[in-house]
Amino acid sequence: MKEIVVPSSSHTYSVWIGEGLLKNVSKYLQKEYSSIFVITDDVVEKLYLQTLLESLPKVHKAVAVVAAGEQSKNITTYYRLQTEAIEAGLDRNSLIIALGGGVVGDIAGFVAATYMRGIDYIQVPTTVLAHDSSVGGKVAINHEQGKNLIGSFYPPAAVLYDVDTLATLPPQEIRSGYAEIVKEALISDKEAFERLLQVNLHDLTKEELQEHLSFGIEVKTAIVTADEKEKGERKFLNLGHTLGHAIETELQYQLLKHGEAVAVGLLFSLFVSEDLFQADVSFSKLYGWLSDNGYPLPAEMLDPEILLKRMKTDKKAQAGKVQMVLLKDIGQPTTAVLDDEQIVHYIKRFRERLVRG
Ligand SMILES: NC(=O)c1ccc[n+]([C@@H]2O[C@H](COP(=O)([O-])OP(=O)(O)OC[C@H]3O[C@@H](n4cnc5c(N)ncnc54)[C@H](O)[C@@H]3O)[C@@H](O)[C@H]2O)c1
Ligand SMILES: O=C(O)C(=O)C[C@@H](O)[C@H](O)[C@H](O)COP(=O)(O)O
Ligand SMILES: [Zn+2]
Repeated sequence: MKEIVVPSSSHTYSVWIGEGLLKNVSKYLQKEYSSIFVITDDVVEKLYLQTLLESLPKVHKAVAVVAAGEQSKNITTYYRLQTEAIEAGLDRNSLIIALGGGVVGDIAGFVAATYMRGIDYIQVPTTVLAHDSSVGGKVAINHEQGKNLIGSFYPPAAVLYDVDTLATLPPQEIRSGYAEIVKEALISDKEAFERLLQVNLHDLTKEELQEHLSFGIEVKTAIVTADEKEKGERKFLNLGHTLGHAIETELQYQLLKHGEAVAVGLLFSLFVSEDLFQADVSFSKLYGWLSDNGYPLPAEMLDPEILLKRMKTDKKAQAGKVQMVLLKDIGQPTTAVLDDEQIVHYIKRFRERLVRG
């Protein structure tokens, strides 16, 4: 079992990563709670809810299940969860457990942040991608106009990451999660990035997976420890997300998973970085790896004007202009505010590049 300690302005919490955690959740609870409210989705419910419930202390428990997928991260589901929490009799000494991927983690975290002005919650991530979403305290729901526009910074009491649960993930979810690990390598460590590009996602060992998850969590921990509320360097964790979120919102969360949209955004960031900084930041290498590993890179959905409008709802936007995270080199992220004309120009050229193959 590995422990990674994450300091935050309100408290310090541990991320535990290893096998068999789900069967032993009680051991990791730091205090006695009056009741426990588990929030999960209808796919994870069938796979892991029973095991989790059996591992919890004998206090009053209630369960709320949301439909699997990004569409659940909305105000209607959020309000329903608050109603169920009230009806279940949760008080200020109750605990919420988020059992699932980033969607469950983000919405359950936001419910916890706002129920009676904030109660404890624990992240029990079950996707590769959730190595990122379960750490750092960003909790949110989407607005029709954009991703995560309603939310807070509200760190969990603990993160219990049972890697056994990842065995049931379909390939698309592995791919989606790895885009965030590639992101973490791109912003921090050239050698780690080069090593990651040697990996074939169809042929991944359990040891490699655990090593990559720990690497990603360590990179994220270092950044959120230095800048919890995204005043500066935490923006670097948004590499690939300015375009990625715009694509997801435009597609109404159909067709591409979060990490798949981020992968297109990462490639775009490298494309822009190579042109703006006249540097080699491995656009071609990443393009090759994404293609080899089955990431969808659909040029036809890249409408420059529509995406520009969406990119302006990004939380990093400044005075109506798009702010992107770019790379001066691998491991050397920076930010840049771009004019509308530049964004349109780069999306057009990027689209042409993808069409050429
Ligand atoms: N808060 C943050 O810092 C942060 C970071 C990254 C991403 N996110 C958010 O995370 C979300 C994406 O998370 P995600 O990719 O985990 O999506 P998700 O929660 O929708 O999970 C993906 C799919 O996998 C299924 N699933 C989950 N665990 C499974 C398992 N063990 N076996 C089989 N199927 C399983 C789910 O039911 C779902 O259908 C997005 O909303 C994104 O904005 C937040
Ligand atoms: O933790 C962060 O900071 C991130 O940016 C991690 C991202 O992978 C994640 O998708 C996050 O939810 C994006 O946040 P947002 O502020 O751009 O909505
Ligand atoms: Zn992300």
